[in-house]
Amino acid sequence: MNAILHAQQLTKHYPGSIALDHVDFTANAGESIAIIGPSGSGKTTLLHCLAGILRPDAGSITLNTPSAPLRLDTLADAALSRLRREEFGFVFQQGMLLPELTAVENVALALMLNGTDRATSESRAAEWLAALGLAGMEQRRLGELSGGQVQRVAIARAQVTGARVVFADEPTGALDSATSTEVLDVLLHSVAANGRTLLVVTHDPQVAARCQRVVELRDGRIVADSAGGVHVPAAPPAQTAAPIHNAADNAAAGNNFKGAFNV
Ligand SMILES: Nc1ncnc2c1ncn2[C@@H]1O[C@H](COP(=O)(O)OP(=O)(O)OP(=O)(O)O)[C@@H](O)[C@H]1O
Repeated sequence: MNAILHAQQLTKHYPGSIALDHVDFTANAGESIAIIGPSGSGKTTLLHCLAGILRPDAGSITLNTPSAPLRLDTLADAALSRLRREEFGFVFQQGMLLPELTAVENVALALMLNGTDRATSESRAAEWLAALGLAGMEQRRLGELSGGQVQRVAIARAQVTGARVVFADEPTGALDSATSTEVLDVLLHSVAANGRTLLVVTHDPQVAARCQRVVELRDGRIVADSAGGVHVPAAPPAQTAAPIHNAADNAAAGNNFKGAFNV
C-alpha cells in the first residue's frame, strides 16, 4: 500500500480541551476511510489538520506527491493554500458552494482558481456534472437544485481539479435517507473510479459501513482502526469500540461501478 497522507503525533489544543492527542494516522492512496466517534471526539479537527485547514500545535503531516514528500505542518500559508486547491477536494455538509453562481460556474471556479481559462474550465465542469447525473442542469443556480443535486455539484467541484485526496465532513448530514444513499453512491463510486483517496467524517453508521476502512476517535485519540495498521492504545472494556466492518466486502461493493464515473 502506498501512503499518501501520513500524520505523526498530531496534537491540537483548544482552551480547556485537547482535540487531538498525539494521533498517528496514515491514509493509503485509493482508500476510502470513514472517521467516526462521539460528538467532540476530534473528528473534524483531525480532518481539518490533515487537509491543511488547521495547523496542529505539534506533530507532523506529510503528503506524498509525485515529486517529493511535502510537510503540511511547516508549509507557508500561500503554499499551503495552493496545495489545498491543487491536491485536495472538499465536500462539506454546506457552505463550500456559491449560491449566486450556476452549477457549472461553481464547479468551473475550482479550475479557474488554479489558472485554467474559463472556456476549458466550464467544459471540464460540464463533463463532471454529466458524469454525476446532472446533465441539463448546468445553468441552474443552487436554489433551483435539490439538496442531493447540490451535493453532486460539490462532489464534482471537489474532483474536477484532479485532487488526489477528497475530504468530506458529514456530506449526507442534511439529506433524507434515500437521497443520502444516492449521494453516497455518487461520492464513493466517482472517487474509486478516479483513484482518489477519500476521508469522510460521519456520524452515520451506513456511511461508515460503505467505506473500505473505519477509524474511530475518542477523546482526541484513535481507539480503533479496521485496517489494523495504526497503533491503537488499549482501552478499558467499557470504551472498547464495537467491531467495525469488513474492508474487503466494502471495497468489492465499490468496485462494481468503476468506469461509469471516469471523467
Ligand atoms: N474552535 C474551537 N474552539 C474551542 N474548542 C473547539 C473548537 N473546535 C473544536 N473544539 C473542541 O475540540 C474538541 C473536538 O472538536 P471536533 O469538532 O473536532 O469534534 P467532532 O468529533 O468533530 O465533533 P462533532 O461530531 O460534534 O462535530 C471538542 O471538545 C470541541 O469542543
